[in-house]
Amino acid sequence: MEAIAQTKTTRPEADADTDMSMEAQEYKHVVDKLNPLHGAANLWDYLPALRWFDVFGVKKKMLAAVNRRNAFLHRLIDAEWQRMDSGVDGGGDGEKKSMISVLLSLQKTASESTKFPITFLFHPLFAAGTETTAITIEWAMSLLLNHPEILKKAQAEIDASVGNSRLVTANDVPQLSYLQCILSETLRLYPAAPLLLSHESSADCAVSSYHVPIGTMLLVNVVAIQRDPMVWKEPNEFKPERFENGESEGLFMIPFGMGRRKCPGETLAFQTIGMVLGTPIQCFDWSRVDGVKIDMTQGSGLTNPKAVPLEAMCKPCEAMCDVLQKIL
Ligand code: HEM
Repeated sequence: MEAIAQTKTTRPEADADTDMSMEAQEYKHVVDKLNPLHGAANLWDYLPALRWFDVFGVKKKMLAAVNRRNAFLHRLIDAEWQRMDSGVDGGGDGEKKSMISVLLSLQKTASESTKFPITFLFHPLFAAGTETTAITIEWAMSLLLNHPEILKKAQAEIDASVGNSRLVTANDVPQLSYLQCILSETLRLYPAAPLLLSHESSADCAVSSYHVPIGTMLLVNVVAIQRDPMVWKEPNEFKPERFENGESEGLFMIPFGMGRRKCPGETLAFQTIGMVLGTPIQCFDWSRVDGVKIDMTQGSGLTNPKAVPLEAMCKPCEAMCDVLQKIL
């Protein structure tokens, strides 16, 4: 959220229980309401007439969540306008602007004919960029806790490359090749969009030997593709090494989709996840609660959530205590 909008600086108080900013809590509430509705099978798909009667009140619930989301986004946009008007919108020496701040500056300087309504861009950025990233981090950490030897290897790589006198930064991530293999393997096993987004055929076409008429909803089963035993050796096993030295190059993986509508946030996602995952690996020794294996059951929803949220134990690594003390 910070990369998209400077949420923390708009209202700094956090809830002591959750350690989440007010904005993060508000957006999480919206996502928790909307995602199950987006991902659920709906009776309308089979009996379109039911659409008119809003059976089970699905439309009503969606509308309420969307209105709350839009109000939230407008508040962030207003806050960003105010920051810009008062001259504190970032972008000074070494200071980074948030995405929304860049978009608003563009909107300010664009000619009338090229002006766009900012919320139309802002909403997809938030929707596509936050939950997918958070869920991938949760799956990656769960996999690592169930494979302590891989976690140790990742920690050793960070120790060797970054050291113990500072935290991992986004600039370190491209050098952490084993960490990148862990991310690729996580996205192979647990892609955050297991059916991509639904697409609709804009013309009659043929896929393999199947005729697909215009207006057909198309879903791509990414999980089946990425666990295809004809392509991947031991497809259900977590083996980051399969991505080392370009060994899996050419094998088909599409966690970010492909073609014209491919995710534009892939590079940002790798950098953010690498940094957010790398920091706790660097700073803490992790273990499972009572040694019990992490439950890897997949829940339902558009973005492949875990059925049982991750819980784990950690204690600060001795070598990182000085750094941690400075930031606490
Ligand atoms: C692990 C992280 C992420 C995953 C797995 C992911 C995956 C995807 C997928 C599968 C799509 C749909 C592709 C299709 O239609 O076939 C998509 C679309 C999109 N993603 Fe991501 N994404 C991630 C992170 C991000 C981030 C960090 C951003 C930017 C802040 C972002 C922005 C977008 C946008 C704007 C679209 C819509 C593109 C369009 O419709 O043309 N994503 N993403």
